Amino acid sequence: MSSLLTRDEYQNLADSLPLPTNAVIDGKARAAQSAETFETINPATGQVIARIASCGQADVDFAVEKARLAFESGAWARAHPSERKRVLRRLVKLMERDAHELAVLETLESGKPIYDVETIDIPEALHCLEWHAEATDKLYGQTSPSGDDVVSMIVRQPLGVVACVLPWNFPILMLAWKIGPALATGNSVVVKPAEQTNMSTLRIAELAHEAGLPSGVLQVVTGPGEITGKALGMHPDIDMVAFTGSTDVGRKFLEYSARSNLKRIVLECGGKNPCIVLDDAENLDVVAQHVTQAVFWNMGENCSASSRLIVHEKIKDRLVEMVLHKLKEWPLGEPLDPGNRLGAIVSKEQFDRIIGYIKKGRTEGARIVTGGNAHKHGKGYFIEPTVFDDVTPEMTIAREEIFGPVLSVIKVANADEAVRVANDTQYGLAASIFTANLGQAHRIARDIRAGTVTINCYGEGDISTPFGGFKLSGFGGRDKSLHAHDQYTELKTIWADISDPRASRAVD
Ligand SMILES: NC(=O)C1=CN([C@@H]2O[C@H](COP(=O)(O)OP(=O)(O)OC[C@H]3O[C@@H](n4cnc5c(N)ncnc54)[C@H](OP(=O)(O)O)[C@@H]3O)[C@@H](O)[C@H]2O)C=CC1
Ligand SMILES: CCCCCC/C=C/C(=O)O
Repeated sequence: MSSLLTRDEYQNLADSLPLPTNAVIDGKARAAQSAETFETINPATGQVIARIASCGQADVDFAVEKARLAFESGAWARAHPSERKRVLRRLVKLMERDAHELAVLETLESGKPIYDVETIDIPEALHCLEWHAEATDKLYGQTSPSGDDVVSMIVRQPLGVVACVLPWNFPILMLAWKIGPALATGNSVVVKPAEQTNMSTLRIAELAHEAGLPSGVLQVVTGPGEITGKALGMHPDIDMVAFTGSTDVGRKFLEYSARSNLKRIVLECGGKNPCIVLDDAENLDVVAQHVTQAVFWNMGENCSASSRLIVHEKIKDRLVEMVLHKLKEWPLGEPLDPGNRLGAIVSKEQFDRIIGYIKKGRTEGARIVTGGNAHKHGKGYFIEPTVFDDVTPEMTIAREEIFGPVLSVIKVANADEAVRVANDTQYGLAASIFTANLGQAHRIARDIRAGTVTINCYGEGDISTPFGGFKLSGFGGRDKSLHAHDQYTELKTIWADISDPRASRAVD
């Protein structure tokens, strides 16, 4: 991690940086063929930052054609794995070199606190790219026990052209989670960032070219989901879409696939994640720290945010008090100020959505113990961290993904009720459990229907662990770990008869 700059130094960078606004296709920055653009807005000020190329069908067709040509040339797909590793590691070095610039681009468009981008998002993204690069030349194939007269090899080959459709909440990190394994395994990739957050992705595509990635292997098409994203989903020459975003849009990609070429679809969607705290949990102060981090980090704009605190009635009031106390350590304000831990909500639309949920919580009878309002900070979109007590499992704020800084506290009488309430959701991405009884913790971990369960801590696990969800939280695969390599490759059996012709003559 590079050391942090001061607020003024970040502002100077923001004022002087060249802003990448064009799509990156075939190794070049390009305007859309239609010359159309759309606005990108700084959510901390409400001001337009720049206009970004709005790619249509013709741009997507061009990018896919170039990606296919690059794939078929073999310059990347058939390069020695150690060569792919070398280039990807060089990309990591260039991203490290330009980390402050990338952090500023990310913060300007997303409203994320620069402190988080510099200390979590970028280091995690670099580690992810490095890890997949390093894995590239260490993976072996398999043979099968098929008998003495045959040689059977089970190999993995790149799929071809992969589209990565990204969300706005962790632009750099989600890019790394997708392109790390996709490129390491030899695919050509076309990325579509979310409309709100394009610039860090565009800059990284330029750096990839500087690192020596052949033209056409990593391209970025910017534009609206219903046009650019749909064109990727429906394209007959794309082999896979890797998507992170809402379940509703995830469903659309399954439809696009069914209506086009049955391309592989991997979805990482939302969550309504439970955090269970039982009455024997040790060190409530540390638990409160985890609970606060788990829901309010990244302003709650996180698919793995623990937005439901399911807590034993005996300790509920004490724990809520402690969470309120911990919140004092989370200053909210100007995202470019590295002293702040909470920044702006990504857009006016998301701001209105969260405020709508807060209103609904009030009208359905939950009790606000802190927050509940927009936070006044210039013309930006800021919301106070909000805690609702007296939430019951059927309330809207306990059921729907809010994707904002809103915690719903639900009290329970015992562990069985906690598990019932935790599983009473259409989602199944993540869960955490706090208890001193490790046997009980493991029984609960087994019974919770979620892709990641953490015991006496909160987190998504490190890069070596898979990440993805059960139920409406995901479909078709996992991000991170070697399981991600599997989803970007096709399994092939090569089978050869090596029986000795002299032996069959002898039988004759
Ligand atoms: N699991 C997660 O990490 C995320 C979950 N969400 C959830 O989704 C809610 C809405 O957020 P939102 O930004 O609208 O997320 P979306 O699911 O709409 O967006 C995710 C990506 O899909 C693209 N997209 C949107 N519509 C289509 C379409 N019809 N065809 C193809 N691609 C499309 C988007 O492009 P474009 O930006 O141009 O619309 C974006 O790149 C959030 O409040 C949250 O609940 C959101 C983001 C991440
Ligand atoms: C440091 C790891 C952060 C992981 C965040 C995972 C979120 C994914 C998402 O919201 O899609």
